[in-house]
Amino acid sequence: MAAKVIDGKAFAAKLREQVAGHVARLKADHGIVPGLAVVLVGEDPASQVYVRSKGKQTVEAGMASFEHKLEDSVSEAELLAVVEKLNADPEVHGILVQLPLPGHINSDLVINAIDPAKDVDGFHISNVGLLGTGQKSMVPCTPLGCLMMLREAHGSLSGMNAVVVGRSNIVGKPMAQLLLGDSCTVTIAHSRTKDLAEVCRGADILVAAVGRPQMIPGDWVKPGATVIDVGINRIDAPERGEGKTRLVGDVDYASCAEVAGAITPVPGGVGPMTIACLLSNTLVATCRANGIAEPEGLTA
Ligand SMILES: NC(=O)C1=CN([C@@H]2O[C@H](COP(=O)(O)OP(=O)(O)OC[C@H]3O[C@@H](n4cnc5c(N)ncnc54)[C@H](OP(=O)(O)O)[C@@H]3O)[C@@H](O)[C@H]2O)C=CC1
Ligand SMILES: Nc1nc(=O)c2c([nH]1)NC[C@@H]1CN(c3ccc(C(=O)N[C@@H](CCC(=O)O)C(=O)O)cc3)C=[N+]21
Repeated sequence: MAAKVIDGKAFAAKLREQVAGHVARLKADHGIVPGLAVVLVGEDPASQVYVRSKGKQTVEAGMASFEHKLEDSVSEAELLAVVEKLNADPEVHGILVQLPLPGHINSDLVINAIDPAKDVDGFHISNVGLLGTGQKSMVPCTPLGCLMMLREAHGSLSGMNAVVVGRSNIVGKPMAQLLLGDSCTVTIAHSRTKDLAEVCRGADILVAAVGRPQMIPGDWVKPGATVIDVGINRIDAPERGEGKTRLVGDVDYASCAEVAGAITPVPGGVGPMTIACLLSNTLVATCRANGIAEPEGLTA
């Protein structure tokens, strides 16, 4: 049986449209324009692509987009000064510092310098703590996008066995928190997990956030399970011509799609939802900063 393909691109377009509607109302009723600032350090071409498409979609949603490109050699103090300036800027409601940062910069220090109310990535320790204790917080965009797709596919997730492969602070851990919040029985697997194949086979919901191209084969997937592929890996694609590349996820799509009940593709799955959730978080941050009731259904 072939899996149902979860269309993240279409879901994200719907979510962005919803956000744009709320943004228009904020402008009309309160004269407020949500603003998102993105800080990019260095010249990594893949990162520049994300920053560009984020900027474009921000403007399309009716928000203000601010971009700060800094040299690879920027000092930690200079970067912290940029963050401080954005914290104090009333036109900026959301701040995203693109990760990873160059090795000479302490990422934790920079992330924790962001005003938690403007931390639309949800990476600040106080947002992490709020999420972990089930309190209102800013929720990391990638896991939030995954949760939205899972809820759409299943309605209630209560009692399902969820396996998250990967334990990073930006994807794996917050994903596990959100699934636990929806009453899944959650297992977090990582590079030291024993018999990963068998652990994965127990999953009704399998989330792959590993960073290894096509690592998870179809015979690790329980028949009928829902597979969420967070991985974004660029691999050589000589079949498309010399020097060509293509994007693949952390699961082997062809074999997993034969066994799974539903699966997200790469591209067109989790990635577009991440950006849509970033816009949604910026809207939510703007509402909270101005004491305006936030729209329902946009947070976890
Ligand atoms: N779609 C989107 O919007 C986004 C996509 N991504 C993509 O998601 C993927 C994961 O990103 P991120 O969480 O930042 O990555 P990290 O490199 O920070 O974390 C990877 C995790 O995978 C685990 N891992 C590595 N190798 C294995 C293995 N052989 N078996 C089991 N576990 C393993 C690591 O374990 P250990 O801790 O033991 O080292 C680690 O916990 C990447 O492909 C990234 O590009 C990331 C962010 C957003
Ligand atoms: N502070 C911070 N927050 C992040 O959320 C963050 C980050 N740093 N660093 C990098 C990762 C990666 N990430 C992606 C977002 C969207 C797509 C996306 O939209 N991908 C498209 C394809 C894009 C293409 O074709 O290149 C898709 O999957 O369909 C991918 C990757 C956010 N990240």
